[in-house]
Amino acid sequence: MENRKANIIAILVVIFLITVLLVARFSLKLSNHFYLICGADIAAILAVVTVVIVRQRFHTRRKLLESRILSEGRELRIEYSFLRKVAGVPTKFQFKELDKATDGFKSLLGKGASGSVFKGVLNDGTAVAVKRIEGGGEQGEKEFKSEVSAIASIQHVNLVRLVGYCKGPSKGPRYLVYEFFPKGSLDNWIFCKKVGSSSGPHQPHGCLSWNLRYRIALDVAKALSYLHHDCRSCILHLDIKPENILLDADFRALVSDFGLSRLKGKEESRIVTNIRGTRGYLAPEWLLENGVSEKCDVYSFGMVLLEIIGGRRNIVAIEQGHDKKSKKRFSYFPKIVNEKFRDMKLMEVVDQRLVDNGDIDERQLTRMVCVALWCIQEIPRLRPSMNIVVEMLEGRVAVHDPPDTQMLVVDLLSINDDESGIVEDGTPRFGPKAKRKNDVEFSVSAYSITLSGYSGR
Ligand SMILES: Nc1ncnc2c1ncn2[C@@H]1O[C@H](COP(=O)(O)OP(=O)(O)OP(=O)(O)O)[C@@H](O)[C@H]1O
Repeated sequence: MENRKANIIAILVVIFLITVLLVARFSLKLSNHFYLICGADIAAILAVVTVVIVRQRFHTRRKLLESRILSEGRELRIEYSFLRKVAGVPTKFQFKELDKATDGFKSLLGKGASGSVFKGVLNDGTAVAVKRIEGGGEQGEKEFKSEVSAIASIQHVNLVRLVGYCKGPSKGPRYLVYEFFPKGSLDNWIFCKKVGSSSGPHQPHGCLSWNLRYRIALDVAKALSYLHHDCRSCILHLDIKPENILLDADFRALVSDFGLSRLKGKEESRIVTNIRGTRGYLAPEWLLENGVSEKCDVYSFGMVLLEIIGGRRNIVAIEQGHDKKSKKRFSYFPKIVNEKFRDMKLMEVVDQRLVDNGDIDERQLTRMVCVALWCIQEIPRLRPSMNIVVEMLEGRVAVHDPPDTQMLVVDLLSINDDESGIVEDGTPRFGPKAKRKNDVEFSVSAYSITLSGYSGR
């Protein structure tokens, strides 16, 4: 545009100079004055033409250079985004991209303490799960940063990959984009689905076979072993529970949700943290605020193993009829399993649905129970490390009988009254003779922890 304007001015100047020349020719005839004006005029015309030609050439070269830089930039951008993909680096999304992918956040997959998860499809057809972290405050920001920094740079077949993230407007919700897993989370496949649970309306569910349960346990153990032992720093997940174990189309397990994760230097024995994981899976030393270490993940893993075996939550309230005044009773599954293990009646703690199908490998069952009881030892140093747990589950090392733990520290606050262990027909969901004989009774006023005799080391 600017160039065109300059050309028009140059043409007007040349026309003006030619007009001056003609006027001089007629008014001054062929006098000396005319030749003087003629010389100056022709020189001016030549100067204008030269300037125009030089400008034109300069302009053409600049355009050429610009287009070359532009195409090189585009190539670089393509190469950069390819490298990001290859390296598994998460993409930064615009809010409008996620809004479009989730069709305005319509299809709810599930809800957690920190936000909701929605199903979506990206422009390139990739199915994703978009987690909207509601808390715009410090906690939300912390969770967002933990998650992005913990899993952005690590890759393992049993860890969920973070596809991308979006910060949205300041103080508003933040978004994390994961691969979508069609089978949802493990809780839907081991516990009977409750009406009004936090799972989304379209969550698939069912009852997993023994073989799949065992393989899932091993997958999770491998993921934790990788986090604890094979990364540059030890990564503590700190929120291992069935809701954070996702299942792919072939029922391979992937550990997700790194919102509470922390890094621990290899030389540190434990770290102090003010965050809290999910009740029911917290190691005693964490409940007693003695700091956290990888042994907290080992404990939570042990609790999950027991839930996988029993197909029930570890702590459930037992229905007491209609008498509101009567003392509440609770069934503490780890204690039941411990007793049944000593009495060699392990089949009685297995999910009744599996017993009915009769597809349980009893050697695997004994091994899994032993591993679980080792993992939930109250003294952290007695718990095995996750790489040993993998070897135990794979049957590569012998599993000795676990010590008889007293289970002094019990987090009764984890009980959700809606989740009684009793299903529609009134029978508990675990083995036939377990029933109430083994239920542990706690006074609710002393609700949470029996401390005497626990040193926490
Ligand atoms: N990538 C995914 N693919 C399929 N379903 C998912 C995916 N991520 C989460 N979900 C579903 O959404 C539910 C809620 O996930 P979220 O991580 O928010 O919950 P949570 O782990 O129960 O809560 P919290 O954040 O309190 O630990 C999960 O239990 C799971 O059923």
